[in-house]
Parts: sequence; structure tokens; C-alpha cells
Amino acid sequence: MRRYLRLYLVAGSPNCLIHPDLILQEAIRGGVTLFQFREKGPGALTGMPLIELAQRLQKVCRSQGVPFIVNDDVELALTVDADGVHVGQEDLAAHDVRTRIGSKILGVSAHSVEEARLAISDGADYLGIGPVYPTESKPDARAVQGPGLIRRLRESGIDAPLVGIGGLTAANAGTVMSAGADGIAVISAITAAASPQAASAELWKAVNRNGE
Ligand SMILES: Cc1ncc(COP(=O)(O)OP(=O)(O)O)c(N)n1
Ligand SMILES: Cc1ncsc1CCOP(=O)(O)O
Ligand SMILES: [Mg+2]
Repeated sequence: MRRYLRLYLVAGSPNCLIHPDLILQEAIRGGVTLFQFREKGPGALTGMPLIELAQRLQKVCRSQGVPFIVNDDVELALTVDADGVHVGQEDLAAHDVRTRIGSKILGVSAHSVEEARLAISDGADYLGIGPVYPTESKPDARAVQGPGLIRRLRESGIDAPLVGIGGLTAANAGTVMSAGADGIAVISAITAAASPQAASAELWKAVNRNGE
């Protein structure tokens, strides 16, 4: 699981100025190791268009050996046979999601040591920790944590695979990795880039800078 978390793209059609399929293809070419389909925000698809986009993006992931994770929507994940689901503290309880998805990948957002410990006991395969820095991609984001929470989780003995998220770029990715994360999750650093492939390659270098 850790190796998949190294460079984690999170996106849906509202984040994409061009076809999400093209952005995803370019991002994987640049080094993205995990993808989360997060169809949220103005103009988000529903119904058959949502399922069809999910299946198109899943096909791109499968052709490159990149796991395909669905955000929040367990029914959609089961309908398209996704590789996993990511849920937050305001979504379906992690324990119930684990029951529904069996051995698929389960990611859970955590904002404290207590939330992290509970998520792990509920069966989380990895934790999403953030927002690390200010972000414009999630209007309802919790308070900005800085890399300190990641460091505190590691100092508390939590060894679970974890990824930082929120306002991450090639310039600040190193702060998250040196705090003990296994990788970074990004939306706009890739989706808003003129070249998603070049942006992903820059991020890939940044998360591997210490030769980890
Ligand atoms: C990898 C990763 N980490 C955190 C989140 C945030 O999830 P959540 O708190 O449920 O918020 P929404 O993304 O649903 O708005 C994530 N999606 N991915
Ligand atoms: C989904 C999510 N969860 C915490 S911050 C965030 C948004 C991350 O987007 P960006 O990488 O553009 O800051
Ligand atoms: Mg959620």
C-alpha cells in the first residue's frame, strides 16, 4: 500500500479544464501511482454519466496498473468494481464501509491522533491527513494543520500508511515527506497545470528527493 501512496491524484470532472481522461493519462505518464475519483463541486456528474466517467477513468488506471479509488460513494465503487473507497469523518462510518467492500482498499481521513487510531481499528488501509496547507479545492476543509499532525502521528507510534493532502505542491511536498508521510495527494497541482505530465514529474521528483 505504501508504494501506491507516493503520488496520489484526486480529481473529478469539476476540477478538470480538459477531459479528465486526458489529465489522468498524462498524470500517470508523469508518475502518479494512485488515483481517486472525487466527483464533487459545481457541475458534478450524477446517474449514468457519473458511472460512465468512472468506468472510463478506471479503464485508464487498469491499463497502467494504477489502483482506482472512489471518494465517498460506496455504491458507485461497488457498481464499477473499484479497487477501493476513501471516506472522511462526515461520510459513512469506516467500519460499515469495510463490511460493505470486503478486502478492497479503504482510505480514511483523520484530523487527530484519536481519529487516526479509530480509523485503523475500523480497518483503514491508509490515512489521509490534512489539510496540511490552505486549499481552494475543498471549501469545507477542516483547519489547516501544517505537517505537524503527520509528525505527531508518527511520534505517537502510528505506523499505518499515510498521505498528506491540502495545498501540496512540488515546493512544499518535502515538508510532508520529512514529517513521515508515505506520499502526497493532490488535486490542483496536477489538474490546473498546463502540462499534467510535467507537473506530475515535478511532484514525483519532489517526493523522492531524499532518495527514499
Ligand atoms: C487521500 C484523501 N485524503 C483526504 C480526503 C478528504 O476526504 P473527506 O474528508 O471525506 O472530504 P471529501 O474529499 O469527501 O470532500 C480525500 N478525499 N482523499
Ligand atoms: C480533498 C481534500 N481533503 C483535504 S484538502 C483537499 C483538497 C486538496 O486539493 P488541492 O491539492 O488542490 O489543495
Ligand atoms: Mg468524503
